[in-house]
Amino acid sequence: MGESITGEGHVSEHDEELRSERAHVAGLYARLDAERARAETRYQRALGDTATSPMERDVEVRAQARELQRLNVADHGLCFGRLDADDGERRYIGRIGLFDEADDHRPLLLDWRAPAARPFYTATAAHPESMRRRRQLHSRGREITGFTDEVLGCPDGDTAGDAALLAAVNAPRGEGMRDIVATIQAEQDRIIRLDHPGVLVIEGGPGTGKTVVALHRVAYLLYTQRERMERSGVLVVGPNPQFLNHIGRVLPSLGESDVVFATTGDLLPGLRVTAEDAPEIAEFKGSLTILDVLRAAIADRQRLPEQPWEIELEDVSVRIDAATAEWAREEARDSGLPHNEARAVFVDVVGYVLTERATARIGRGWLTREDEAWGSIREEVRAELAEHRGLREAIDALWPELTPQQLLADLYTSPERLRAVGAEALLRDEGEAWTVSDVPLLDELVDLLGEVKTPSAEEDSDYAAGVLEILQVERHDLMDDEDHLLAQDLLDASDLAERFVEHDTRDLAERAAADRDWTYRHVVVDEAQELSEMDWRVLMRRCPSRSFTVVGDLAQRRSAAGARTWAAMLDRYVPGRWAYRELTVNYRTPAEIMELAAGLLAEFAPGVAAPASVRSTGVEPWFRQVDASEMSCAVEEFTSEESGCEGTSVVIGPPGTPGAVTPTDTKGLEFDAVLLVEPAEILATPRGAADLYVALTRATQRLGILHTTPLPDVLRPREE
Ligand SMILES: Nc1ncnc2c1ncn2[C@@H]1O[C@H](COP(=O)(O)OP(=O)(O)OP(=O)(O)O)[C@@H](O)[C@H]1O
Repeated sequence: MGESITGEGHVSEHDEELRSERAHVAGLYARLDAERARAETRYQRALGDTATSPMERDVEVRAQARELQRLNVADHGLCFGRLDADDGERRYIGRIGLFDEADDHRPLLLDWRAPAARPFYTATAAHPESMRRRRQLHSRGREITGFTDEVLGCPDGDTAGDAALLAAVNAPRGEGMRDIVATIQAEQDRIIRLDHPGVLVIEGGPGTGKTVVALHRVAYLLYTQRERMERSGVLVVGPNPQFLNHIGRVLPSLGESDVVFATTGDLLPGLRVTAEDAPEIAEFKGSLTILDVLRAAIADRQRLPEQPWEIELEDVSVRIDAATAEWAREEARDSGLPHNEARAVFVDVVGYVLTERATARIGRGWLTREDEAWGSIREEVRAELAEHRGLREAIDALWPELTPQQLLADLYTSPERLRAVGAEALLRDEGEAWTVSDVPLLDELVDLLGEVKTPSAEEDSDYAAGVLEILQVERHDLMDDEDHLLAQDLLDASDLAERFVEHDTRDLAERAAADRDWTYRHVVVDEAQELSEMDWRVLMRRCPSRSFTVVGDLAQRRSAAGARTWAAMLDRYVPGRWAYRELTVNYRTPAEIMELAAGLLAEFAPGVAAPASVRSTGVEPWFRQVDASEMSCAVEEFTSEESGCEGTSVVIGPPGTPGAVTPTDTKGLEFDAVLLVEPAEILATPRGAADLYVALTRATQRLGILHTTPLPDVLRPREE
């Protein structure tokens, strides 16, 4: 780096450069402020505009609000880099793009996502991409405090550029994850900008930046495909609310807000589910075999009467016998309609048979079908049946209207019903909470059951009309299952887009989150190794265009229903068409801690390479064995010591440890200091090795291990 001031009046080249950069960046801020003032004026004008139609006004207000939002995110760290090309051209790189309108829209600052900004992330000493220098600008607020240069184009050039990365990964953690636009690494940039419209799987060990890369990819896609993305938005699915909270600021800090964050337990609007099933139940509910159970459970509610069901009319009485119900049931099932909608067919057939029977009985001996009176008697019977309470009761018993919740609750609490569908293991007590594994089942049932339509009085009175037409005409060809999902959802997508343009003034995220039939333009799935086959079905329904960024690490899988291979989950939907990329450098955990975690990984997942840490801190993990009676004091000691340090800390322990959170609750999170309590106990739980691996890889600086029982072999400090 340059020299300091060496004498009266003599200023070093470095200081001269710094001064010039400060002046340049100050100019950019002035430009930003001017643009912001202009956007604010336009926004206010649009709000008060009475000359245009409300719709036009709404569009303009939204456009200006969006522009203001774009400009507001750049208040700090507006410009963080400079690229000098071989031909002398200088490009400044920043969080947003700024242009000089007076000079033919010459770029003053390049948005980090613009193609011309790319070499800032990818040029290397060996592959300089026609660049000769990369400069990282360091700032505090609006002030440039310094810079580091990296010389490109000569293989043993200066690699001081790493300083910015190391400063970023070493910095104490605060509230939530930060964006990394200033220090995106080349292997990450290649994934962020990957031109693959379908499913992309990003796999890497803990701390390799999978989450942060996926979020920057979303920001990139929103930038390059703004229009398409803005209409339908992006869904980000994460493992728990704490995690969603942790990552929730990254996209807004990049100016993006058309994003819905949800756990798999939130995917059905109206439900917020967090309870979990025992592993074997979760595995059963998560596998596709549960689809047969659901279909059988619905079929089981489509009954035949054990005894003929007597319907007393004014003049005669008629019966719904098993043969009639069976005919009606077959017709209804053959209609291919969802259960609740097929009920109309069932009603029509039963109504038709009863009408014919009653009319024949009334007319027996004095009327034939050819007589005119036959028709009018038939009409009277039909009208009487339409109002008949007893018939309604019979239909409700034989083909009841069902909601997903009702069907599933009735099933889970009835040993007979469960036995009938071969799912005795699912028995539970009445009133028990839904679990996260129930959500995809309930979602599936929304489609299998269809809407419950309370018939209006008018529909009700002529329910028997047109029986023959229905029997003859309404034959729905069943599409195969996947096509069925696709066609239906595409329809919803365009409907919803229309709705968005025309009336709804809620913002996109709000509308999307509240609408079960919303279809997203893109879906990010984090900790994707935990998702079951049934979870994937829900997500595929939410994104019929199959545009996914899937982030995970099979070695961290905890759920028994989760992915053993990516192909097993994805090939069904995008056979052979999903792309796979790996991240290999750990930006979170220092080498000293990672060594411990790598030992465990080698033991439980031989063949999986642990990611290499980007730095070492010289701080080894510490171990302390205490008596059970000393445990809480030792934990308190850690907590109070850490409260005096900058950054964040956490105590992780087996379920039930006072003052500690479980490894699962820390999935995807990170802390400056971690105290791990009773690792042997964690290891002994189901999928304990994966849990322990997660716990060991949460610290960015310090790890302490506190135990009363002997340490598991893999964690024993090696004898020197
Ligand atoms: N290029 C980078 N510059 C600065 N920080 C980075 C960079 N890449 C990753 N990081 C930081 O490394 C940490 C780990 O990233 P992230 O949480 O995305 O990893 P992960 O692979 O999702 O981990 P896990 O599997 O454990 O959840 C974060 O603090 C992130 O900001």
